[in-house]
Amino acid sequence: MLGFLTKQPLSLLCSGLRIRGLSVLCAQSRKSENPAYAIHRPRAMASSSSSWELPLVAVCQVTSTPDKQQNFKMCAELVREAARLGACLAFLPEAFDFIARDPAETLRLSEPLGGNLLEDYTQLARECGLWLSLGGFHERGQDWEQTQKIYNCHVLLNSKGSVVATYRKTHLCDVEIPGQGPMRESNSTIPGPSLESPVSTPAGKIGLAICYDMRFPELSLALAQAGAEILTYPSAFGSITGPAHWEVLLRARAIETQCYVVAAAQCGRHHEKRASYGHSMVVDPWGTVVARCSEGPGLCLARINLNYLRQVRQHMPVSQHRRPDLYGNLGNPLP
Ligand SMILES: O=C(O)CNC(=O)[C@H](CS)NC(=O)CCC(=O)C(=O)O
Repeated sequence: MLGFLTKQPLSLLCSGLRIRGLSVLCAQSRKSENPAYAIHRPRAMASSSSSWELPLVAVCQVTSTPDKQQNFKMCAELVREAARLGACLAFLPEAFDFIARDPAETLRLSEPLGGNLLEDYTQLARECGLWLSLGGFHERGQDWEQTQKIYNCHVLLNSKGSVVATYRKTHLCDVEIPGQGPMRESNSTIPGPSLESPVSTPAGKIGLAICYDMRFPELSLALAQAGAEILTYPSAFGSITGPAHWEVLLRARAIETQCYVVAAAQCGRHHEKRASYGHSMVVDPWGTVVARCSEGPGLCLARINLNYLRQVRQHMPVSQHRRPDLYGNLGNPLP
């Protein structure tokens, strides 16, 4: 499962190229040091001597399977590597806990927020001293006894391991794309009741979302209007919609909100019936992809520069040019 990524030519792993000397990022395969996964590191900044002071974030890409223990092991390995490389915050994808073969197995493997899974990640955050965006775990909510259904819950932990925010996926993916196998998320999952206000972290103010949510710009506008500087879309994107829509959607959300967009993705084959597209990425507020993973497990890193974000917003103040008188206030302000 893990070997093939490092066979990619280096050029494929490079995202390179930035303007104003900010956030120059390039992948580097560490074939000899660690054959298990790929690390795409930021290259030394060309013309910004102080860029090392900017917060560094890590985006982890994994292939979850129905084996929860194995999944934790892989995620923990990447998070520890992220900490070693100096990241203050690591992002894990949707379904980092597991990807099951059918709804019955999904429900059986699910846990409450106070369960062992979160306990393990609490310990991990503490041990590594970094924040964790746990992109979406299969959560037995308070209503589990009555509903026997779960939530797709994005949890943000601080470096002490405390839960700082939770967001339950509000747009469920019930789609049938020819060639991809049907997705019927609502078979097992209840849509979340509300959006969450953006949360202050060492990297900036983060607005929480999950995967399919990225197709609804109203949500990203609401989060941006509520002060988000970084939007997160932890994902398990399909192998047909991936090549067609993934990068376009993420860059569009970044450009129209003038936010950083961080999208940790599932990749590879999870079991006989399901595979994901990979290509985790970080997009800056100008729409440039400043870090990306390839097809296989690994991580990529990016620096978040909020001065750059402010510049982009100053030069092109689109948020002040909206015409709610014509089309309503898309993305109502959050409480
Ligand atoms: O199934 C689980 O265990 C966790 N949930 C998911 O993986 C969800 C629902 S199947 N996947 C997506 O939303 C993919 C969206 C997508 O691929 C697109 O928007 O094109």
